[in-house]
Amino acid sequence: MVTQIISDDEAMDKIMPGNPQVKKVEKVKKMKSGLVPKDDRRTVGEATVENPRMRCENIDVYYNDGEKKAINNISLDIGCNEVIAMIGPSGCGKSTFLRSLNRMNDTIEGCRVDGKILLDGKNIYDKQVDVVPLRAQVGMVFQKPNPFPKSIYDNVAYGPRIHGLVQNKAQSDELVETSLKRAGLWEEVKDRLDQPGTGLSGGQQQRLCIARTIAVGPEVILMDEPCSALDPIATAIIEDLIDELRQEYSIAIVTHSMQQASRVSQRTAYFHLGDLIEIGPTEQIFLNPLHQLTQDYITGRFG
Ligand SMILES: Nc1ncnc2c1ncn2[C@@H]1O[C@H](COP(=O)(O)OP(=O)(O)OP(=O)(O)O)[C@@H](O)[C@H]1O
Repeated sequence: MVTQIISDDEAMDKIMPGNPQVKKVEKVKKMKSGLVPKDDRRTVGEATVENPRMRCENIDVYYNDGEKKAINNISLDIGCNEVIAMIGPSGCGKSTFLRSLNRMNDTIEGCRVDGKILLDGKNIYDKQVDVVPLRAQVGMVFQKPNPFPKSIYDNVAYGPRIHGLVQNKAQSDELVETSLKRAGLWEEVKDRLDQPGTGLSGGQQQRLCIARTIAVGPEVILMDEPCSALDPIATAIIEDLIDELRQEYSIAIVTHSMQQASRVSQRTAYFHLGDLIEIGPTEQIFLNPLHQLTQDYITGRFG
C-alpha cells in the first residue's frame, strides 16, 4: 500500500512520465494514499511504447446498434516481443477490446468499433483491408480449445494451404513440423499425425490451436483466457510456451488470473467498466499501482 502524501506535481510526474499520447491528468486530487481517486477514469501510466507492433487510438466499441457502449476511448500500444496482459472484473470489456484487435467484432451483428488500430502503421479498419489475411497476421487462441474435426496434421496444414503459403506436400510437411515444434507439441504427436485433433487432451488441443495459429505466420497472437479450461500442469506448459513465443511474436492475453498475468506478461492493462484505468510494467501494476481502482482489484476488494 502506498502511504506517503505527495504533491500534485510529484504525482503527475509519477503517473504521466512525459507521455503526450495519454490524456493528461491535469489535477490529481491529493489523497492520503497518494493514489488517483476512483471517480477519475482517465488512463494513468505509459500507454505507448517506442516501436509498437500495434497502436490503438481512441477505441470505442458499441453493441446493439449503438445502444450499449462497452469500450470507452481506449488508447494503448502493443510492443514487439512483449506479452501484454489485460485484466479487470467480469464484464469490463477485456474480450471486447481483444476482439477489436483482429476485427473479430465484425462477426457480431450490431457491433461497431470506432477509432484507429494500426498494425505496422496501417489502419486495420480501413475499408480496403481484407479480414482473412488480417486474422492470419493477428491470430487468436480462444478460451476453449477448438481444433477442427480433422487430423492433427490437417489442423495445422489447412491454414497455410488456403492462404497459399505452401506449394507442395514437402513444404506443407515442413511447416506442420516447425509449427508443432514451436508449439511444444511435436514430440507428443509426431507418430500420430493422421489421428483426429479432437482426440488429444485439453492442454494438447490448446497447443494444437497455437500451432495452427503460428502456421499462418502471425505477427500478433491474441489469447482470450487460453488456460481457463486446463488443469494446472497443462496451464504451466502453456505459460512456458507463451514466454518462448514472445521471442518471435507480440502477445495480448486476457486473463482472470492475476498470478498468470504476473507470471507471463511484461506489461499489464487494468480495465474497469469499459475504461482503461491503468497500464504499466506488470510488476509495478501489482506491487505499486497508481490508481485506487487498480489497487482495490489487485487486493481483492473488487471483482
Ligand atoms: N455480443 C454482445 N452483445 C451485447 N453486449 C455484449 C456482447 N458481448 C459483450 N457484451 C457486453 O459488453 C460488456 C463487456 O463484455 P466483455 O465480454 O468484453 O467483458 P470481459 O471483461 O471480457 O468479461 P469476462 O471477464 O466476464 O469475460 C459487458 O457489459 C457485456 O455484457
